[in-house]
Amino acid sequence: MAKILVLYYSAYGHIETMAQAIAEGARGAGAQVDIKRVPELVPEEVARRSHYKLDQAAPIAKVEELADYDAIVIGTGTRFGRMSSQMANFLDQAGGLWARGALHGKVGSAFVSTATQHGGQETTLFSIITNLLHFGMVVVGLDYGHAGQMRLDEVTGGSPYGSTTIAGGDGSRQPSENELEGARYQGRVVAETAQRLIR
Ligand SMILES: Cc1cc2nc3c(=O)[nH]c(=O)nc-3n(C[C@H](O)[C@H](O)[C@H](O)COP(=O)(O)O)c2cc1C
Repeated sequence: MAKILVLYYSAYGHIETMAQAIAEGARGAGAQVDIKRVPELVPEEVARRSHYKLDQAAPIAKVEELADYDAIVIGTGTRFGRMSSQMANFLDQAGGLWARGALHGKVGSAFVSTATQHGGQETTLFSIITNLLHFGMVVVGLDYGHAGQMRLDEVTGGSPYGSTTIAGGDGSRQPSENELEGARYQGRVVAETAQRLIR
């Protein structure tokens, strides 16, 4: 059974919801899944003032744990078109794992959220995917088996590079059913791919 980590950073809860959908899809394919988040770096006072969602159930991940998984799916809200500093800070501590090749051949995958439709979904996905490739991971995107990414009848996230959601300028939009379906699909494909690659 493939062991999968869904690792995320979410200030306002959109990526937290997407992480749960990724996990649901992976579990449906028979994988054992942990959902964990990276530490917050913003001072608590600032986070409170900025209305961050502070009641997130997922435990905080430790960098060394990354080596324990067959697949790691990484999600974050965008910051100026690239991954959040919280996620980058966590990954920057994985130099030891990188040096040992501890993540070589494992499956890596990415999902993101932006405020606006064209606010950097693909560039943010690629900022994560770049990192995954440096770790020597095999990248799984969101193939067109999730046909919902081609919909034009409604505003929707989703791209071949990974599942996405659009939070809206004020954060009031929540992940749509189509976006959650994409996340579940991605979780399933990650699990199936990891299962095939287990050595
Ligand atoms: C410092 C900062 C920079 C941001 N930059 C962008 C951006 O470049 N494009 C965009 O669409 N949204 C941007 N956002 C909005 C966030 O991406 C949005 O709040 C996030 O995707 C919501 O996901 P979450 O609820 O999981 O935190 C930015 C937010 C902050 C705080």
